[in-house]
Amino acid sequence: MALPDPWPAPTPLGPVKVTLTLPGSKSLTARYFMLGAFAAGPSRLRAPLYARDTRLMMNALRTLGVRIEEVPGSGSYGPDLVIFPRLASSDYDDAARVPLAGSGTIDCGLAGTVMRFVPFLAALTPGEWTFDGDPAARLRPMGPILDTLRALGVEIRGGENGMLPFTIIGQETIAGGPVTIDASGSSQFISAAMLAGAHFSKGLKLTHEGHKVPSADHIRMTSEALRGLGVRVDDSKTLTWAVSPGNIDAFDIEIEQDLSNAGPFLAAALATHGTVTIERWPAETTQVGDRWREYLPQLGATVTLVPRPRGGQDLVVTGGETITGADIADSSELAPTLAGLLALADSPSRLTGIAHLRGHETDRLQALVTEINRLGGNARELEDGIEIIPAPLHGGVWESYEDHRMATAGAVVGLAVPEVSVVDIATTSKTLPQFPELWDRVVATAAATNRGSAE
Ligand SMILES: O=C(O)C1=C[C@@H](OP(=O)(O)O)[C@@H](O)[C@H](O)C1
Ligand SMILES: C=C(OP(=O)(O)O)C(=O)O
Repeated sequence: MALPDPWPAPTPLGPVKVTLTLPGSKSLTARYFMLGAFAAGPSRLRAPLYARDTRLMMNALRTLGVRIEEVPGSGSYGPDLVIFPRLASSDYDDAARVPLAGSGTIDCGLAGTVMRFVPFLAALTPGEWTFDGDPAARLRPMGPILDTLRALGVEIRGGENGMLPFTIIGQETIAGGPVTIDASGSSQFISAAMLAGAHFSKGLKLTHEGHKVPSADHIRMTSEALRGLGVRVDDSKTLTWAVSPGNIDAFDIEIEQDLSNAGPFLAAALATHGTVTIERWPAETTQVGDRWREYLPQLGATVTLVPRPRGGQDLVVTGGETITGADIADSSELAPTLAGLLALADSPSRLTGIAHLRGHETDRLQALVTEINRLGGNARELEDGIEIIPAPLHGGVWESYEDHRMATAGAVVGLAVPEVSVVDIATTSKTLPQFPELWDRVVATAAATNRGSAE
C-alpha cells in the first residue's frame, strides 16, 4: 500500500504496550554475506535481513560471481540463504561456481557496508568493477578505502576527491602486509579491509593514524565474526588490527535481530510512558544496540531482562514519568534515535564523540539540529556532537534526508508531539522495510488500551 508523503506520525492517546521481534541485523547480515563470499565452502545464513542495503549487497556479490540461493527457513521475515563462495578452497566442488563476466557495475545505493566492504572482493576478482550509488552516496567518505587498496597494489580509476564513483581493476591475488589507514571517518574502513585480510597471501596488519576511530563496537563485531570462523585476529595492540592469512570456515549461522532498529520501538516506551518488550534479546552480542540497556535507564526508563519459560530472555523497557536529559558519548548509529528522545526530555543533553555522523547517510548533526529546531526545539551543533536544551515542541514537517534513522527519529518525536509529519518515511526501507506497519502496530496498542480502560 502506498504511504502518504509526508507521513503523519501517529501520536497515541496513551501508553503503548507491545511485544515485538525485529528483522535481522544489518551489520551482521552484511558481514556474513562477505564472509560467505570469502569462505572455504557453501554457507547458510538463517533469518538474514531483507532490506535495501542487504539486497544491494546480495546483487553486488552476484555481480562478482557469488551464487546465492534462497531456501525455506524458519525466520518470520524471509527465507534463509545459501552462499556459494567464488574464492573457495580447492577441496570444494566447484560445480557451483559461477563464471565471471569480467566487468560489471555495482550499485551501492546509500549503503556504507556495500560501498566500503565490497570493493575488497572486487579487488580479488579479475575484471573491471565500477562502483556508484545514490547522489547522496557520492558525498560519503571513501578515500581511506581507495588509499588502502592502492597501498595493497590494486589499480583504481576515478574516485576523485575520495568519493564514488570509481572502477577497481581486480586481480587474482593480493600480497597484503602492513598498511596505515586513517579511519577517523568511519569504522567501516577497518572492518572492510579485515573481512578480506585472510585472503591476502601475507594477511593484513592495519594501523590507524589520525583522529579518534569511531564505532569501536562495529570493529569488535568484525573481529569476533572472523574469529568465530577460525581466522586469527590480533587486536590486542591499540589502533592495530592484524588478520592472519588462512581459510575462513564455511558456516551455518542465524542472524540476530537488529538491536539498533529496536531503538525507535524501545523509545516508544519512554515517549508514551508505556512498556515495550523485545522478545529473545541476545544474551551475548557484538551489536552496538545492546547499549540501549545502558542508555535508556539514564533517560529514566526501567530496563529489565526477563527469562523466557523455555530459555532465552526478553528485554522489557518501561518509560518513566518524564524523559531525563543525559550526556552520552560514542553512541554511533544509535545517536539519531537518542536525539529524537532527548528532544522530549525535561533537562539538557549532550551527545558527543559522533563528529563522523556528518558523513553518514546525510550530515546527521546538521539534520538533527535543523529538524528539532524547526519544531520549536533548542538544539545546536557541537564540534563532535549535538546539545539539546529542553523546549516545548510543536507540530510541523520533519525532513528525513533519505536517512532511515532521521525518519524514525521523526516518528519518535511524533509519539509525543501531535501533528508531526515525516517526509519520505519509505526511506526506512534501507534497513527496515516493515517500519511503518510495525509502528502502526505499536501505536494501535495504546489506542486499544485506552479504549479498553475507558469502557
Ligand atoms: O560496520 C557496520 O556495519 C557499521 C558501522 C558504523 O559505521 P561508522 O563507523 O561509519 O559509524 C555504523 O554507524 C553503521 O551503521 C554500520
Ligand atoms: C550509518 C549507517 O549506515 P551505513 O551502513 O550506510 O553507514 C546507519 O545505518 O546508521
